[in-house]
Amino acid sequence: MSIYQPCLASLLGVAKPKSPILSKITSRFAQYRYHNRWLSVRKMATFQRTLPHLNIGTIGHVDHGKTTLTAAITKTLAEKGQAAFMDYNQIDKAPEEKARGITICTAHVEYQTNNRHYAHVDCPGHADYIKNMITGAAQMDGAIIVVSATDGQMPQTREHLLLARQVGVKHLVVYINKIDVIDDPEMLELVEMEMRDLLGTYGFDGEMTPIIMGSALCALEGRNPEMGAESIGKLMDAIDSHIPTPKRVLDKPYLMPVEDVFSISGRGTVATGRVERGILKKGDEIELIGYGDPMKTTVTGIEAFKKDLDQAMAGDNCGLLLRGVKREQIKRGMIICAPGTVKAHTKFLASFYILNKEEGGRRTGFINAYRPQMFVRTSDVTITLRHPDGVEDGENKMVMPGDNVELECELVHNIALEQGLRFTIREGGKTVGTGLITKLLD
Ligand SMILES: Nc1nc2c(ncn2[C@@H]2O[C@H](COP(=O)(O)OP(=O)(O)OP(=O)(O)O)[C@@H](O)[C@H]2O)c(=O)[nH]1
Ligand SMILES: [Mg+2]
Repeated sequence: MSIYQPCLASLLGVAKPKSPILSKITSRFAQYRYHNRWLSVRKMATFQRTLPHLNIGTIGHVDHGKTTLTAAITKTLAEKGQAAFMDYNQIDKAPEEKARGITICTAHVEYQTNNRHYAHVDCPGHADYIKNMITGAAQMDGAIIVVSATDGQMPQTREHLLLARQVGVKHLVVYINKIDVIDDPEMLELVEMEMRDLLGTYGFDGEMTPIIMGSALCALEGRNPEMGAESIGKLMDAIDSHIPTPKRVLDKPYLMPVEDVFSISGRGTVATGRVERGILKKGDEIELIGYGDPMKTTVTGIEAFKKDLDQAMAGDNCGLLLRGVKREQIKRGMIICAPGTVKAHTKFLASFYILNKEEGGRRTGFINAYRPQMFVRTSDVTITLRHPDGVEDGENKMVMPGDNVELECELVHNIALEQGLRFTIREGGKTVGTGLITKLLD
């Protein structure tokens, strides 16, 4: 259960203000709480549809400086009035996160440049939190991969690159961090060369990808501007110019994977997520798909970027207020879509790449009928993997790290799936492999 719920309930439910003004303030505040659950209550750069919107984020190995960089970006842009400064603790150590008992969640931050408006997710680097990294990265149109100049590339640098590619991130910008503690310029050259190589290995453009060197900590602490604030300026310019605004699919029926669910007493249930495709208008009928039979309802309110909106479109991070649906009836991993456009499935064929141990994968192979967890869009479900009929001695054949293999897959719950959809399989804190659905069977 979300910890925001009691807070919102007490604000809206228990108080039930009678004065219309008080009621308006209270409901604004509730929205504020709900949208800014990771943000400070400070002046924000307001979202304007006139600027194109992009979802980006920081990825990379544990402790390489992703959160410091996120804070440094908000600080540098805040000086131009383009963000609200969020210090390190506000991003990483929010009291909500502590109270939830989850040490690290992905954090959402918002800022803008002269060219674009950005929503930024700061992904955790620790191997145990790849699960969060996956759902965070699934929302990214581009990413900043942070590499510490002191360590160079590490296992999660590789794993994050692979996963970013897998979840459809095509464009990256590299930030080589912590150059304040490096005396030897050759060391920096080496890290840069190795990163260009690695980008190529994982299907990114190793030659053209901008690589910015700097120190997020210097920027955050306002010292050594040439490696501090100026490097952030260069980074933002590189992001603006190198990561294209994706063409949003607006002409297909609406689809939004549910990421989180809140219940706002007196108003109803809100499902949040990022709109994958289409346009949804207030009052539209929608269908909830996955984890059982489909369920129909109506959208009575849409909120995005701290505003009430009349419509939500592809690329938006938004909350949908749903009529007559109880909180317990909605789950992360379900899909909200235009009625009749998407079906839930349990059986399909998929092509896999099995990660090797240098990529954070298994050291050993696995046998037929192996049961890891499947992560697709925002859902997480147990899957059984088998060699398809016709594979010689399939019952006894092992699948090894580094293999490319086609397998038949069966899920314990039905979820919304489509041919061409990519997903990840994980077990015991490790990413085992990545897959692509080639044929739906059932
Ligand atoms: N010297 C130096 N230290 C830095 C710099 N950037 C970050 N650090 C330090 O590196 C440590 C890790 O930084 P974080 O920003 O928490 O790293 P992270 O990548 O977010 O780590 P996880 O979220 O745990 O994966 C902290 O102690 C930072 O102060 C830098 O530019 N120079
Ligand atoms: Mg961090």
